[in-house]
Amino acid sequence: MSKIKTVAVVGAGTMGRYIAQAVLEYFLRVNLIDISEKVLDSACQMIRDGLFKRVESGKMSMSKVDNAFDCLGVFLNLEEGVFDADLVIEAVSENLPLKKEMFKKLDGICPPSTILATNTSGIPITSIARITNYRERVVGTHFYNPAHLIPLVEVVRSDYTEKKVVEEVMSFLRSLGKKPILVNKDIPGFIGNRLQHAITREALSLLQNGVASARDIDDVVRYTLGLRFAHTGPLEQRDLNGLDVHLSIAEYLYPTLEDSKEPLTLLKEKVAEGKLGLKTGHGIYDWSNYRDEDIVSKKNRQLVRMLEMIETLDHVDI
Ligand SMILES: NC(=O)c1ccc[n+]([C@@H]2O[C@H](COP(=O)([O-])OP(=O)(O)OC[C@H]3O[C@@H](n4cnc5c(N)ncnc54)[C@H](O)[C@@H]3O)[C@@H](O)[C@H]2O)c1
Repeated sequence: MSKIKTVAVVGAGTMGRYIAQAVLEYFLRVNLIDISEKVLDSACQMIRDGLFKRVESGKMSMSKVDNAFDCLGVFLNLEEGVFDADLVIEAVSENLPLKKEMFKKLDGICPPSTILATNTSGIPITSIARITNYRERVVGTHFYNPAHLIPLVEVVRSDYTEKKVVEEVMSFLRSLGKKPILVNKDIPGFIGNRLQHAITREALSLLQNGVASARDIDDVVRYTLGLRFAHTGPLEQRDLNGLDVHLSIAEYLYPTLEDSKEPLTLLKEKVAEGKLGLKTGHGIYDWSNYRDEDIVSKKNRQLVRMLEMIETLDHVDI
């Protein structure tokens, strides 16, 4: 059983609020902290709505929603929010100076026994831990969005993280029904974002070079690779196909793959034009006729159904 009973989540934005919900669903105390009262109000509303959605999908009984919600405390003051936490998960914006400042403060406020985790998408944990005095208790916990639904969490060990801290965090995540995996080398982007960016760089390159439409490129992933990867992953899939086949394709294909060392022109242009995707109504696609919350709810409902299906798949135990 995990010794972690109280969790402080710093930053109540997109990630922090759903990390908080994932913990609340197991009736553990969560102190949610943000500098904005407005963000905290909206996070509370979304967490409450999110807990009711878990009832709709049969993951929680109606009578337990209030019990879970009662475990939530919200704080504008960092010190008050973290002082009694066994684990602090930092989920402030992806900005290294801000994260360093936050860890300097946390290191000063929290007793050395408190584990300090960062939800950075890919900043090496060592560069954040270096600012602290008790470096051995700093670890990466990279949740995926939406954090209450996606089971996998990358646990990243810095050059300083103590083994028992890693074990404690892995055991805590398992107790929340998560599937933690250990990233042994503290490299930028860890595993998921390296894979995601490699695929997306190639997809953007195909689009920029007029090879196919955005919808068709996305459909190739949704109806071929996506289906396969959900039940094998790319490495097991290659074993099924035969490594000799993979090698002979890799020999002529690799020299032609996108290998730009900087973000592609198409991406830079979209951002410069303010076309940031769903949140601004335009990105690769035109979202102007849709409301963000409707799209996010729809995608989350689909995700719940897919996860239920994936849980029933019979994996080969190799
Ligand atoms: N959004 C994603 O899909 C995603 C996925 C995985 C990891 N991440 C990572 O999670 C972290 C948070 O990302 P996000 O998308 O939730 O960002 P966000 O901008 O939605 O939320 C960040 C929150 O931090 C708060 N904040 C800023 N400074 C603060 C301070 N000093 N004290 C307390 N709160 C403060 C902001 O008010 C804001 O509410 C980032 O490191 C990001 O890279 C994001």
